[in-house]
Amino acid sequence: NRLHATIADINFEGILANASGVHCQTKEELAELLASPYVATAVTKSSTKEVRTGNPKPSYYEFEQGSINSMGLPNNGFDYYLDYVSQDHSQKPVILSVASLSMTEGIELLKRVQDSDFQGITEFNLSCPNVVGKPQVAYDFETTHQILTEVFKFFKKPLGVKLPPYFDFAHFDQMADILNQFPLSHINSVNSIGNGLYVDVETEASVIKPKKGFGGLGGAMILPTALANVRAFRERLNPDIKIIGTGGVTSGEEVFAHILCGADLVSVGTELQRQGIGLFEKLQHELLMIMNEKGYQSIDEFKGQLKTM
Ligand SMILES: C=Cc1c(C(=O)O)[nH]c(=O)[nH]c1=O
Repeated sequence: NRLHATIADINFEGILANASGVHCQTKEELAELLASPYVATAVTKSSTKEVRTGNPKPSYYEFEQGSINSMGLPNNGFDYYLDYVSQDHSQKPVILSVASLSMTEGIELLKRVQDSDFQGITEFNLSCPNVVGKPQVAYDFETTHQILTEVFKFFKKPLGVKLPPYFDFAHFDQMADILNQFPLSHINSVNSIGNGLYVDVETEASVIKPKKGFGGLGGAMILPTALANVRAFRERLNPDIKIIGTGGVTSGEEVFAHILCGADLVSVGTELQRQGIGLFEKLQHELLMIMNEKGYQSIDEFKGQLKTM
């Protein structure tokens, strides 16, 4: 297969996935993702100990260049997703996303994953920007180091982290130094750009209800930030830590760009929300067309090979 990847000794046929949060809250949505031949894996909505309804609506809004969301971590509860990922899914891997509302809750949930039958990949979301009163863990380097140190005392299964975007070389360096200390399966970079604000000039109002309109930005407009983060971490992380590139993918071009920057898998959020599951066939077709034009037989020939001047 020309499109393949391996994370933590788990083989993926194809390289496309949903971004956690989109089309992944229910077992039906997850099953629909896995049923697509163009989807390599499905990532669950980040799960918390308790079921959460999330923030008041409207909490999601699409505009031409992207989207803004302050969903507030609505999910059907950790048990629901652990149960789902523990079942066999047509031989396709499923990634279990776990949120960290608090250090103790995150640790407790990961302990339950460790003690469960689930043998797949877990992704620890350290970057939810929309839980009122809760900072994004991964912007606090000391706390991040502390949590990962605690986790890896007991967690022996494949574990990755979902990161927020960083915007400063000192932060790329500091975060990579921390991550390289742990046997992580992967990073997923980037989560939405936290706390943007979209204003509707006609109504003179913000467009989502929670947090006075502040929310995480996604879609086309975050592509350069997403590519910068994928590239920066690819250059800094040890090669055993793979990368799921997320952010700004609307066509095969952006999938190609993410891979060129070093992504092993590529996940799609806003555009998937817009276009539905049919998008994956379009993305895979366009990627293969680009590879044919360039004479690439396999992903491995150009992965991480971004040229600079
Ligand atoms: C898990 C919560 C997240 C949410 C949310 O549920 O509000 N939105 C995002 O853009 N990223 C998240 O990580």
